[in-house]
Amino acid sequence: MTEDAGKAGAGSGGAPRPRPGLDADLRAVARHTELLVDHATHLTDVRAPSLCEGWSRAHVLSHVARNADAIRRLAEWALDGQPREMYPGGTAARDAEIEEGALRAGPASAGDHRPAGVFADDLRSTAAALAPPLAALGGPLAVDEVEMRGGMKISPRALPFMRLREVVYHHVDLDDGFSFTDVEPEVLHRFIDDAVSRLRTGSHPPDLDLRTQEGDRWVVGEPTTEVRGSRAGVLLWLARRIDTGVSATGDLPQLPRGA
Ligand SMILES: O=C(O)/C=C/C(=O)CC(=O)C(=O)O
Repeated sequence: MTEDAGKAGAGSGGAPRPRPGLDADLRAVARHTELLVDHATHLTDVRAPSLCEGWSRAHVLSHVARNADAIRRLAEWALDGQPREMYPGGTAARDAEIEEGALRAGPASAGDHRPAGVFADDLRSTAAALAPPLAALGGPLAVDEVEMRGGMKISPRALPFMRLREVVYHHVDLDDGFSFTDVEPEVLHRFIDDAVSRLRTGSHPPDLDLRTQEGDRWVVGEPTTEVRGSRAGVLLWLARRIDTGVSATGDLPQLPRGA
């Protein structure tokens, strides 16, 4: 995530938007967590591939639950001043935890669908443990910055937005009917802002004039290529490199991996 995730929107067309308050972020996190838990409860095939390369839906659900633990640790650090690793043991330990969690789906030969409930329970309980420290970020903080995996320092008050992004993006990654068209327009705008600022600060920003049917505009580099789509279509392209919802005046610019 970029430092400015959660700050005022910076679309180049029009005045900056006011930053939604922490309460609005918390409500959005709660709402989207509920949608994801409900979806996980009714998933018929947790072993099916997801939109995340190499990951099944079980990996995605396992990751979202572990991410709740990780963000909880950072929120607790912000509140009590005791540094904590986002993922104790680093990225290798994080990846192993996700794999281990995904194994709860069992082998395809098991042939039943009951494991989906295990993932829903995990999501529900980890989200419940995250909610109080996340809500407390509106009060006094012991530190101004916490450190993400990878070393980037962020304001603790950006944590609710980060969590929202994880929950919503990975809900789409289940590839089972939920899409960015199901997300509130204001939230989509903030996600695009966030994705665009990652592009701008990345090592190879493309030249891009991004316009949405809703009337937003963002420019990255030189506005040589116009790319159009709905907010949902544009975000799908920016966040997941799926271009079915956008059209361009020339060749669609190549986006760097992982920006
Ligand atoms: O936005 C970032 O820089 C990092 C985000 C994360 O680390 C989220 C995860 O991928 C995770 O919690 O595992």
